[in-house]
Amino acid sequence: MIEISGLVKRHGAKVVVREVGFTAKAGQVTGLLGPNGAGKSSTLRILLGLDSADAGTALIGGKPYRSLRNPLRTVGSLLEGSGAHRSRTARSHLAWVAASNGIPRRRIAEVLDLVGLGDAGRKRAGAFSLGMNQRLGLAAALLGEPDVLVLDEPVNGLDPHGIRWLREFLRSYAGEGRTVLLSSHLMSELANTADHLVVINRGTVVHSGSVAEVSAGHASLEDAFFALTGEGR
Ligand SMILES: Nc1ncnc2c1ncn2[C@@H]1O[C@H](COP(=O)(O)OP(=O)(O)OP(=O)(O)O)[C@@H](O)[C@H]1O
Repeated sequence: MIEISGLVKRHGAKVVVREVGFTAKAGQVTGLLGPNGAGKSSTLRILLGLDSADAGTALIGGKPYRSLRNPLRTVGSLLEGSGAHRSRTARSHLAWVAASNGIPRRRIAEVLDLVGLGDAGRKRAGAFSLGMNQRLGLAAALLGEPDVLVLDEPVNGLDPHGIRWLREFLRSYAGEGRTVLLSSHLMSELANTADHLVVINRGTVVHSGSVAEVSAGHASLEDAFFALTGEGR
């Protein structure tokens, strides 16, 4: 479970995350939905210990990321691509991540198969398409068999087949009782994937609930999104 409460982040005089609070429950896919610049990445970066909050807490299984003893075994994350060096093969990238986290080498082939890169393990990351790179990032996130997955805009770069595959993958991951939190600016994507939506705009949570609850009173989730965020005017 992920619990975020009263989170505040400032850059200079600008408040980019303003009292953000929500819970992502085990067994559910939670979608953080908002337009560009809404504060999604800033929130996820604090959650993953990559940035500090000015106020509030962001807990994974009751603990801040930085106090987790084996972070990769607790939470897998994907932010901005795989991070693999162009000259490394997919296998050697994963071997490096596994070794630095005490994860057995056998997981490398398992996660490559899981993300559909079973035949591409010896290819260099520099030769990967955007979608393959996303899959490689997801493979690294899955190495430690974490109970929590946090993904920032994971569908970016995926083709329709990849998007469908990811949706089914995340739904089944959550179906095993794990916690999945993903951000997106694509309401259609989250409408099909998330059990619970947290709509964020200008650093503030403007609505949260099931897709039906967020859409209530509007013709579609898209209309609700525009009404809640003031986008598209
Ligand atoms: N290091 C920084 N210094 C100054 N401003 C920043 C910094 N990082 C983020 N911001 C600002 O904070 C706001 C929120 O950005 P953030 O990346 O969290 O949004 P987002 O919802 O993830 O959007 P996107 O999908 O465009 O990444 C934006 O206005 C951005 O310009």
